[in-house]
Order: sequence, then structure tokens, then C-alpha cells
Amino acid sequence: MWCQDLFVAKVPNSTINRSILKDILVNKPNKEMNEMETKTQVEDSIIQESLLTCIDLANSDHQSVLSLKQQSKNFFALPLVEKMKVLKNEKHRGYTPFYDQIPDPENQVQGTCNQLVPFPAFILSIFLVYKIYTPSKILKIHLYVLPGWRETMEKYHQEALRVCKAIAKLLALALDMDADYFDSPEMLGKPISTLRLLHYEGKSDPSKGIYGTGAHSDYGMMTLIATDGVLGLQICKDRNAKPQKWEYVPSIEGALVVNLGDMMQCWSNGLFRSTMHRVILNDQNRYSIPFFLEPNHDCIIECLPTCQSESNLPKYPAIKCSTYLTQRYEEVHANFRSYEKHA
Ligand SMILES: O=C(O)CCC(=O)C(=O)O
Ligand SMILES: [Fe+2]
Repeated sequence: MWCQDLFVAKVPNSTINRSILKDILVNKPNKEMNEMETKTQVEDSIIQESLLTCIDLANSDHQSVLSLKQQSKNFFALPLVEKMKVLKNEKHRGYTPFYDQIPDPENQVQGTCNQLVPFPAFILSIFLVYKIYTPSKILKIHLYVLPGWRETMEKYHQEALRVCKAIAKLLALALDMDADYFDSPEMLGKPISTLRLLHYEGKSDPSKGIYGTGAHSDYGMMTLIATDGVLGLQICKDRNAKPQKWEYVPSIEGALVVNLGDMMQCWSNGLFRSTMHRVILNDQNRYSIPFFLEPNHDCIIECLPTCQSESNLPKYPAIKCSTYLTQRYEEVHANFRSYEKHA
């Protein structure tokens, strides 16, 4: 299998604080790896396998993933009136009762218009950001209605950030930069790290433009996805192919999916491509929990010095992280006031 053969980085929690290159063994747990081998293997897996990788979390981390999934289900099982108390705000944080994201407007019907969507693509989501915004309303309400909810979210959030930082070191090495390049105070000192809980219901019909989530790549540095094992996530390794070929991402117990985002494509000048993905539903409930990692608000995203030359000039304009994110959010989110009519 692609991810097991090529890049299953084992991240045992007890060793996560030790030297990163010794602790993260790329699919060769019994072999001492030197930096060069790790670099080559990461590069190969990213370039050949369209950037989609999996990591195993060891037992106690795994427990935190299990609690996360359970608490996500608990949230969505609340009566609508409770969930509406944390309705999404203008910063896109909060509960979204209807399907408002249209990441692929050319092929996807307007999710917010109920008449055009014959009920299948129904996404409920809650966004949480602990580092940048203080979503006190969101966190407080659950102190009363969902015991342990906040602790579970915060613990997983911290672990996901730690895992992302470990992967960022490997990516930096693969790009001939210092291992700490991405995990520096200027880049990830105050990262924008967002946990998003999703609940899907219904059935997709691509011929009618109905998807769980339309085709897109994520904006940031990388995304870790924990799923409940229900198939649905698909990737397209070559977005320019005609017709595009979509493959389901297998669910591996105890593993998280890693998607590289558009910022990584910019830093690497296209050497790493961001993962094109979408979600196809098959009349089963599906829960998934992406963790999006973006760097500090004021970080400038630009081609790395090691990824450009006279014959390979930067392909993407340099842009401030916050400016880029604002642009991208506006492209894909319907006006949040449109929820009011569905409330
Ligand atoms: O539900 C999933 O597995 C993926 C969701 C996703 O791609 C996203 O929220 O950006
Ligand atoms: Fe995504």
C-alpha cells in the first residue's frame, strides 16, 4: 500500500521529545537512519505519492484520538438548540449548521441554498482556534453540556501541533533547509492552528455537483486528518489529468492522514504539490477531524532559497500569511448570514 510502504512515520509518544531524526523512523523501525536517508525517503514519498502520508500514533496518543472522535460525536448529537448557541462568527469560528463551503464552485452546487441540494451534503462543523482567537463562548458552553469536552480538544490540539512540527522538520530537511527552519519562532512561534470537527450525512452525486466536500487543496502548511474509518476522503494525484483520477484514501487504524497545503507548494516552488482532495459520501454518517496548520499571521510565504535558481525562478508571488488566508476564506465561504434563514 502506498502509505505503508512509503511513508509511515512512527511517532511513539514516549520518544517524541528526543532527537527528531532518530525518533521518527520512516517505515524502518529497526534500522538506524541517517539524515540523508530520511531526507531522500521523505522526498520520494512526497513527490511520487502526491504528498499524502500517514503517521502512526502510539498508544496514549491513540487514546487521545479516540476521545477526540467520541467527543466530536457527542457534540453533534446535542440538540440543535445547543449547537446553535455557538453559531459561527465572522471569523469563521463556531458551528455551521448548513453546508456553506464551496471549495469547488465550478463543479459543486451552491450548498447554502436548500432547494438546490436535495438534502445529501449536510455538513456540520465547529471551528476552534486556541492560539490566536479565544473562542470562550464555544469552550464555555461545553463545560456544562459536554463534560471533558474542552480538555479533550485541547490535549489533541497540542499533540497534533507537536506531530505537525515533527513532520515540518522532515520536510525542511527534504528541501535542503535546516531541520528547524519551519519550526522557528518566526514561522511557528504563534501558529494558526485550527481543529475542525466535521459530521457528514447523505449521498454524493458528482454528476449533479453534490459532494461531501468538493475538490480542493488546503491553504496552509499541512493538515492532519483523523477519521472514523468510514471511507469518503479521495485524492487526485494529478490535478491536470483529463479525466481526473480519484482514489479513496484507505483508513488505517491508529494512523492520521497528512495532506500538504498550498503554502508548502509555494515554499518549495512546486517541488511539493499540495494534495488535491474531496469527500464522497455514500449514505453513511461520517465524522472526520482535520487539524490545519498555518504559520504565524505575519509570516511571509515565499519560495525558499534552496528551491530557486536562475533557471528555476519563483513561481508563486510572496504573500503575507494573513493576507493569503483572508483571500482564500473569502473565495470559498458563503456569507455567513445566510445561515440565519436555516436556523
Ligand atoms: O472530511 C475529510 O476527510 C476532509 C475534509 C477536508 O478536506 C477539509 O475540511 O478541508
Ligand atoms: Fe481539505
